[in-house]
Amino acid sequence: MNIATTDLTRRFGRTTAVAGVTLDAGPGVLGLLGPNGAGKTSLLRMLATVIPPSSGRIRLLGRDPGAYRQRRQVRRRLGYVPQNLGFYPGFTVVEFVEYFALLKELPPAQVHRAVAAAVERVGLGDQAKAKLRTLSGGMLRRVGIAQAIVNEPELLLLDEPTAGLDPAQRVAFRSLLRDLGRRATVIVSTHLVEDVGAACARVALMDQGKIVFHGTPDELAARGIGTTAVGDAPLERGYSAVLAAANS
Ligand SMILES: Nc1ncnc2c1ncn2[C@@H]1O[C@H](COP(=O)(O)OP(=O)(O)OP(=O)(O)O)[C@@H](O)[C@H]1O
Repeated sequence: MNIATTDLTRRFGRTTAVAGVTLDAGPGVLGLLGPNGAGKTSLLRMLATVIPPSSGRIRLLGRDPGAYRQRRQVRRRLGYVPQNLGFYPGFTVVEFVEYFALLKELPPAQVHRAVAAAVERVGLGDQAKAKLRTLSGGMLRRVGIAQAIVNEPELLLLDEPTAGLDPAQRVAFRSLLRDLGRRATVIVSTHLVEDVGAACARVALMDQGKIVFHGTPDELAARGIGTTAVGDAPLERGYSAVLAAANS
């Protein structure tokens, strides 16, 4: 398993953001759904080795991210798109992605080609030399995705990557996700249930720090059948039904 957590917990003062998550994930795309404040970002940040857990066990790519050398090995093979990635406005698209390639310790001889491929893959080939300050919000999101995939990560974590993308870009991005999921373990948090239906083989639903559902999109949709759950589509009704049951 590329990700294996046992009873993973993260507290911020008196708030328990993640309350005992046990999750295994191999290659493929896993959609992470849940209402605001459910703990999705906190879980992704722990999996991205950005914050340590308060308690519980976590193994990434067979390694222990709590140990310095192993954490460094994991980071080389990891891609992470945080909710709010800071951009250097004076950098060009290529310079920014290259910066991350170097941070991820890509062999120098591979950097040029890897950066060009990542920029092309997110559809920014024509903007490669544009300064970041001149790009739209949706284009910046795509730059954020390019930096995450520049090292062809085996573990890719994306926090609401489709927010701000126009419909055509969203469709293109879902196809990129499916492609990446063929060899990598991809976890994508989203509020767009359509993302899950279109791109994810599996889905986990978080509520109040816990995973209250883990299965296929069809299984989630089935949870809404025969209930009074609200939603415009089967997946939305399944989502509402699981949340209602978790809170009853
Ligand atoms: N750095 C922090 N300091 C204090 N509290 C935090 C911190 N980060 C998260 N929290 C709290 O932890 C809980 C879970 O937040 P988190 O951002 O993980 O949820 P989320 O599911 O990603 O929400 P959203 O869908 O709104 O992005 C919330 O109650 C939040 O206020």
